Amino acid sequence: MSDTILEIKNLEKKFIINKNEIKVLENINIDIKKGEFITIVGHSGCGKSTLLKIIAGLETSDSGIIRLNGQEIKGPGINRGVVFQEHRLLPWLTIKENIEFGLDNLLKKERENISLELLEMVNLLEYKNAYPKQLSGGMAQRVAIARGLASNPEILLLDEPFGALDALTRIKMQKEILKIWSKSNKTMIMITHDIEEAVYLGTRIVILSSKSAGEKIIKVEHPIRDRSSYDFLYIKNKVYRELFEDKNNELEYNI
Ligand SMILES: Nc1ncnc2c1ncn2[C@@H]1O[C@H](COP(=O)(O)OP(=O)(O)OP(=O)(O)O)[C@@H](O)[C@H]1O
Repeated sequence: MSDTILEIKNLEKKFIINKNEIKVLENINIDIKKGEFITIVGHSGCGKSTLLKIIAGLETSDSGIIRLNGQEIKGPGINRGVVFQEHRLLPWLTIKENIEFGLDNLLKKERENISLELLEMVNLLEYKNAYPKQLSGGMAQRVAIARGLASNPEILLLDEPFGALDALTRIKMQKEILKIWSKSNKTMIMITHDIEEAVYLGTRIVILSSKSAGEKIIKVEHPIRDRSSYDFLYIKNKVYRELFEDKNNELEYNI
């Protein structure tokens, strides 16, 4: 389909640990459309980070293919931005310089336009000359997101970006990332261990299985931002059920 930005076809990946072969990803097939917010959940060790690394080009697959805008991904590229759980900002650079780092192919003025626009987007313009150690965890993650967007990538890949934040900051950051998503118009793929976060943010939720059963995808028909609504709890329970394979246990919605 023409609005597909990322195609993942029959992806397989195994690792050898202590001479034992571990199949981490098997039969993974996902088509992602431009502008989607995909959230990925799955049990620890099921291969979420490995999948994200393969999309980023930081890891290779054993078989299968991933195409971005029809072009096979064969390594890292500026058309994909990556944000990790730790902000990974360079401590000796200001936050503005951190965002501009890696844009040295551009003129100084162009770099500056990009960094200032992104700082405004993440609501940190007044901190442009601060150093990473002067920021809170949530602020540093907002800078990391701005840096991930600096090369104007097609897709932003986020590996559990709010995992190290306290619960209240995490809720604020979920609102922030939605604002950034709608302002930047980017396709986002985010790993999370938090099912509620996956439902709150995702336009589709990918559930990776640790039993080599490929993936399951739950579509969130309309964004649901009310965490206590019936629809929200219904989808949350659906994800729980997929994760714990408790298909015979009919859930009740006594809310
Ligand atoms: N470079 C590597 N060499 C060998 N094994 C690896 C490597 N990277 C990952 N693995 C193994 O692949 C499996 C999946 O790891 P991965 O980090 O993708 O899981 P995950 O779903 O992101 O886990 P978590 O939710 O705990 O972060 C694990 O068993 C891990 O030990």
